Amino acid sequence: MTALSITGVNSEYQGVRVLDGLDLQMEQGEILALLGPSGCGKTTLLRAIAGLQPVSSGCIHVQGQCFNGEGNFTPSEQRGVGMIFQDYALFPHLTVADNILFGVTEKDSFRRGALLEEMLTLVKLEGLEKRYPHELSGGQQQRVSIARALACKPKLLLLDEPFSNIDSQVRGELMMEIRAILKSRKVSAVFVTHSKDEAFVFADKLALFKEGRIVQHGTAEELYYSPAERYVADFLGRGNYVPVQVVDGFNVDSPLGQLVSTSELTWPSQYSGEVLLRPQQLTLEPDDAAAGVIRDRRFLGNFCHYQVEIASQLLEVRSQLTQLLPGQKVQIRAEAHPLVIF
Ligand SMILES: Nc1ncnc2c1ncn2[C@@H]1O[C@H](COP(=O)(O)OP(=O)(O)OP(=O)(O)O)[C@@H](O)[C@H]1O
Repeated sequence: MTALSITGVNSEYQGVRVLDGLDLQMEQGEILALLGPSGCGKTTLLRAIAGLQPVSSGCIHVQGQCFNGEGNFTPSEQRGVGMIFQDYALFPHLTVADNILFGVTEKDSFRRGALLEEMLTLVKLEGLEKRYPHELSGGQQQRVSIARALACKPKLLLLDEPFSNIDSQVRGELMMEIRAILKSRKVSAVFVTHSKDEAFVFADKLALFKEGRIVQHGTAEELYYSPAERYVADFLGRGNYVPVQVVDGFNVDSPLGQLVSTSELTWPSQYSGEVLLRPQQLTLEPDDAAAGVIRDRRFLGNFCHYQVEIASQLLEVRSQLTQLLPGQKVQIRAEAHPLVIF
């Protein structure tokens, strides 16, 4: 089932368009990251899905129900959508138990108690139900807000930078844990972040934004290895751009020698462009007769990050050969893979 469908959504602030013709589909149980730099419209889309931001045209459907568009507008409180914010937004004067049960409509006290127990166990806060928010760590407060949202059995969970106030030491672990909770309950979630590392860890799919538009939508691997444009390639990680000329459907000439693509190139023969080579897609081999020279070396545990000069260009290379030293000559090779050429 489609959990969320967005078609042709536009939105403006004081006449300035901040969401520009967005199209996006998300399957039930999926976790989708809205990723992009500050000010590109991620939070505005999240707010539009929640019914907190007007949409000037286009449609938003959640589980097949039209919330916005086609003459419909469902008020925020009737959407059955849960929201989690970076500042947790807990009620300071309510205990953990009262915060968790805040939006629960069930009146039967036995069932309310059972639900509270279930939620406390789920987010590992057993025994803390009588505490107030100020008596909890940031991570514990975020667990309460997750429990509060899930207690209402939302059709869709919206999370706005939920981990940005969490200590970096526990952030990774909390992300994995909350992801496991959402997966175990098959909760569909849309998650806003400007961090590709958070998107990689937490989400199944990524929608990368640029100035109010979605530039590419897909799995982390798709965006990382088959970026639609340089903006996507650069946002998702470090890369080298090496000049190439296309020889035929699978081969290009470059300063590193001939490179082989394992998928057919879309560019015609003689096309001159630049191939994207991630630091870990390059390998080094010591060779006194080679044209590459190590210029810098950073030891990072079980691998080294080198800067290697070749044909007046500095390339970043991540290698498990950790004993190479600045000044040493090396062969640089790229294994055959689906080449990305811009
Ligand atoms: N209340 C507002 N009034 C006017 N313009 C606004 C308002 N809120 C946001 N904007 C503008 O809309 C654009 C999109 O903002 P939005 O908050 O959606 O971006 P974002 O990608 O979530 O950024 P961040 O990661 O910094 O939160 C920005 O140019 C922003 O300045």
